[in-house]
Amino acid sequence: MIRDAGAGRPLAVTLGEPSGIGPDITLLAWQRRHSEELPPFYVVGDIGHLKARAAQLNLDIKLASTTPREASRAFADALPVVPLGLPVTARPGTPDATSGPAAIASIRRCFDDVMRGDAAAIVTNPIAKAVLYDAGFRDPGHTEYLARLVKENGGETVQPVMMLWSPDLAVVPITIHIPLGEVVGALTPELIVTTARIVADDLANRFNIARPRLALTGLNPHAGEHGSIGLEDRDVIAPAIAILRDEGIDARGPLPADTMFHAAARKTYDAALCMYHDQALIPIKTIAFDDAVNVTLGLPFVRTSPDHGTAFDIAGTGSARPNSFIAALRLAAQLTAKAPAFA
Ligand SMILES: NC(=O)C1=CN([C@@H]2O[C@H](COP(=O)(O)OP(=O)(O)OC[C@H]3O[C@@H](n4cnc5c(N)ncnc54)[C@H](O)[C@@H]3O)[C@@H](O)[C@H]2O)C=CC1
Ligand SMILES: NCC(=O)COP(=O)(O)O
Repeated sequence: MIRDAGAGRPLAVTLGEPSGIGPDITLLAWQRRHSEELPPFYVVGDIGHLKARAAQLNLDIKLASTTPREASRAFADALPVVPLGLPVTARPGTPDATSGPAAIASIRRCFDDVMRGDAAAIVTNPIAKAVLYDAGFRDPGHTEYLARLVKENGGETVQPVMMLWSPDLAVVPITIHIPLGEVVGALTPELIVTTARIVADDLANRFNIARPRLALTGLNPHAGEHGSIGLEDRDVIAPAIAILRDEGIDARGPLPADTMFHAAARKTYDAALCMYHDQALIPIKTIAFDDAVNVTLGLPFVRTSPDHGTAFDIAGTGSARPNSFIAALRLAAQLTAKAPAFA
């Protein structure tokens, strides 16, 4: 059975970096659409490039050039491809001059489709940030780029929040793609409070958790050991938690990060809010690399993504596993339909 993503609308899938594994996992997911009961989706890309990748992977897959509105109907028989209007010549593992412009244009087209109501949600394939910067991309990643597009198109100013979600663990890096040396300066009570409010709100309203339990890590070893191993835990994180608790949000911490992720500890909260990228992503990628999903909170639409990157080393070889991408499709459909994802 093919499940609907929301009011008959398909999910819009971005091309991602065309020389990465995005094309591989998109083709493989479509091939498993019936056995995995996937919602209808289309990819915005270059049909010739995708056909070449299918041939390289020995996948006997039909692709159909279509529009977002026709995509759900086409999905059962062919992978719907909405033409990007840009040629893509990048070969597996080797980005070229067509890579960045195509990856950016594909995100932009999916954004327009979801804002127009032609797509139910956006699922992004991995991009290689450095390749995009060479093509003029200005943001640290999809998370911030999509929030900027919302603002530039007349939407409310939003602070996007990155959450990596799996059935066993959800983590939020409060600072995201900044050098470690800048983390202390970037961490403020305001940033922590604003991020936690968005997480609490989206967990309640999109994930249907009545009273989300948030656990906040400390920054320093042992959460600062009462100020003897650094002051940020006491002077920045604890005051932010006090504000959240005064607002009625179930927040606790700062907790020592090294003991927050073992199996028993994970059962005591719905999301772990971490102070920097690797503090959040190392535990979830260790526990759930194959089925974790990156979901952006705080946007006026749903955006999910697999948790992994472009995996240039295996693009076009047939070893890419589509599991995290399939989980991203499923979660996008569930969140769009407001169905409980924490089943
Ligand atoms: N959402 C996004 O757009 C993301 C993009 N990236 C980008 O990806 C690029 C490469 O990053 P890396 O740190 O090398 O991480 P990576 O996730 O691309 O690869 C790490 C290792 O895991 C393997 N791997 C990744 N996904 C796999 C899959 N589906 N099946 C089987 N094996 C898989 C790779 O072959 C590699 O050995 C960077 O340019 C980074 O910016 C990284 C994370 C997320
Ligand atoms: N490490 C996560 C990552 O790079 C994803 O970033 P984004 O493109 O989802 O903002």
